Amino acid sequence: MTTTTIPKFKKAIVVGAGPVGCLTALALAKRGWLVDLFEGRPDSRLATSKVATAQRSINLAISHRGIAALEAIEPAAAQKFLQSSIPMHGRMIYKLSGELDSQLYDRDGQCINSIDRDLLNQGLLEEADASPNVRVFFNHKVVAADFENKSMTIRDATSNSEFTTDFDLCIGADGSYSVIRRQMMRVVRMNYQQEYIKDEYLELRMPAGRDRNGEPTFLLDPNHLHIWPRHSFMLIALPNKDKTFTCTLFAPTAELDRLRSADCILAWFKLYFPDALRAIGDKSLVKDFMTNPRSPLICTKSNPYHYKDRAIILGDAAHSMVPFYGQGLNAGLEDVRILSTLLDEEGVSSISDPQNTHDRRLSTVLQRYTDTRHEDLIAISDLAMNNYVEMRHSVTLLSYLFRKTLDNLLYAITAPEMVSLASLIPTLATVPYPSGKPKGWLPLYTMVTFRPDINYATVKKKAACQSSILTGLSWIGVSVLGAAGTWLVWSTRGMLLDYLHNN
Ligand SMILES: Cc1cc2nc3c(=O)[nH]c(=O)nc-3n(C[C@H](O)[C@H](O)[C@H](O)COP(=O)(O)OP(=O)(O)OC[C@H]3O[C@@H](n4cnc5c(N)ncnc54)[C@H](O)[C@@H]3O)c2cc1C
Ligand SMILES: NC(=O)C1=CN([C@@H]2O[C@H](COP(=O)(O)OP(=O)(O)OC[C@H]3O[C@@H](n4cnc5c(N)ncnc54)[C@H](OP(=O)(O)O)[C@@H]3O)[C@@H](O)[C@H]2O)C=CC1
Ligand SMILES: Nc1ccccc1C(=O)C[C@H](N)C(=O)O
Repeated sequence: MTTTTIPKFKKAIVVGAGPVGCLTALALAKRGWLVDLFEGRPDSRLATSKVATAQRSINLAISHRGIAALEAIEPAAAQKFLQSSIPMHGRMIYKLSGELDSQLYDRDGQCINSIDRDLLNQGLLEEADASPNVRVFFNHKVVAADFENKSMTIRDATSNSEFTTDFDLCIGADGSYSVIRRQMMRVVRMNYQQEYIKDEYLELRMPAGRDRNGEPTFLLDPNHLHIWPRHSFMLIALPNKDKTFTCTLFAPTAELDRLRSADCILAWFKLYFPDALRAIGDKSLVKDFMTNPRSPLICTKSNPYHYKDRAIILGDAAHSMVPFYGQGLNAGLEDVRILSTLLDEEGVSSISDPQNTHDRRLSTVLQRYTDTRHEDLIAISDLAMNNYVEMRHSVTLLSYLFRKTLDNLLYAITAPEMVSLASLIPTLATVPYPSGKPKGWLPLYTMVTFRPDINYATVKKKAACQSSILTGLSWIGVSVLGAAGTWLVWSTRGMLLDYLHNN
């Protein structure tokens, strides 16, 4: 008599149905895992739960790293999201004088894309929900995890009860205040660092205007990310598909604390953002300012990200960064792409095997992930912090514009050919870290935003080296200009003296 053994599929629990959790659930389900996805909040697709999420961080800039990750895991979804996004080709800078300055992101016209956060999250949720291997549970908050026994305690808010469930692999994608990270810290010697910056953010809605036919129209150019840099604070605006803009004010708590009354708020906006105020409207501004939440900005760093062969944190749970590079989610989605390709490289199976090779391989994958990903995540976190200074202050300086011109000139002279996202996608779907050193001169923004084949750590190192060269060249430029000026004055001094003498 022959006995057939029914294969036992491995079970993963993904905590948090944000974009990173949903993409992780999809990636594992495609590899044959049985996935339970637990989300503490209600289903955001239901009209009744809209109110809770509608006020914060309404849209996001998604760029090549995020798109490459979506393409690697769910290509159809990536295309769908891109069609629902608005391309932003550059920054539009609003000077206090009222002058506008358009600064393109890329010489080859590559752009970042403004996308509705809900649309992205719900689209990914939809895909995960449709997979026969994924079960999604809303109103289910994970409260504790026992990693030694591979079990988890969950509170079901609907029935107001708690239960315990087992897992083979736990993925914490539960955002900045991750419970899974906190639970892991009890068993892992995790180095953890958390910093609140002194600035907060507040969102304001800029309505659509009306064209001659009474149809809704954008009040600002829809294909720019708009910035009102005011040195110690700034206002930005990203376009939405309904022709409105979501404006975000980033400012130190002390500055915002002073703005208590409607008159104060209006006077402050008239002083610093008169053109934005005209577009938002006095009434709407005061209402949003007084009722929308003011939220803190947090930066967290963790190391390692995993525990043995059974737990890992991804996305904001592992690395919350300030939003100033528009890379937080891009990096989170990239985490999923890298983990998925490592699973494939090590040949991790979703079926239990008696020799336990699965556990050993999974443990290798998680260790490789921590070892290779940490330096990258620290690099982008630091770059994000620096980009705040660039956005709120440097973009208005002549020295910045001079360096930027030089940067672009060197890029044009060394002329590395544009590497398109389409050409990278097949490699990025299978290789965690495409090898090879980036050739030629590449501006920092191009590398961070448009080159997912260059890891963030390499980007940071190459940019630091290029920055020193730019500083050197700038000094040479200033010295040459100074010398030329002196020579000119010296050689024309006779004429000058005659002129002064006769007039
Ligand atoms: C103002 C602002 C602007 C930003 N703009 C950009 C941008 O332009 N581009 C970009 O790339 N990034 C941007 N980011 C960053 C981006 O929002 C985050 O990086 C991204 O949302 C992280 O996704 P996530 O899935 O890891 O976490 P989250 O989106 O936080 O999802 C975590 C989920 O886990 C759930 N959860 C939490 N705890 C539990 C629990 N115990 N049990 C069950 N469920 C739980 C939460 O309810 C939530 O749904 C911005 C951030 C801010 C604040
Ligand atoms: N890097 C940064 O500076 C910031 C990043 N973000 C990220 O943006 C994304 C979406 O933003 P949004 O939906 O507004 O996120 P929220 O901050 O509103 O909530 C995300 C999750 O964190 C929990 N949470 C929020 N504040 C705390 C706290 N003080 N202590 C414990 N748990 C808390 C929430 O729990 P509950 O549902 O019970 O309220 C929820 O589960 C998230 O990834 C967040 O991580 C958000 C703000 C700043
Ligand atoms: N999405 C954001 C949210 C908040 C602050 C900045 C962004 C950006 O995307 C900035 C853009 N990368 C820039 O450098 O101009």
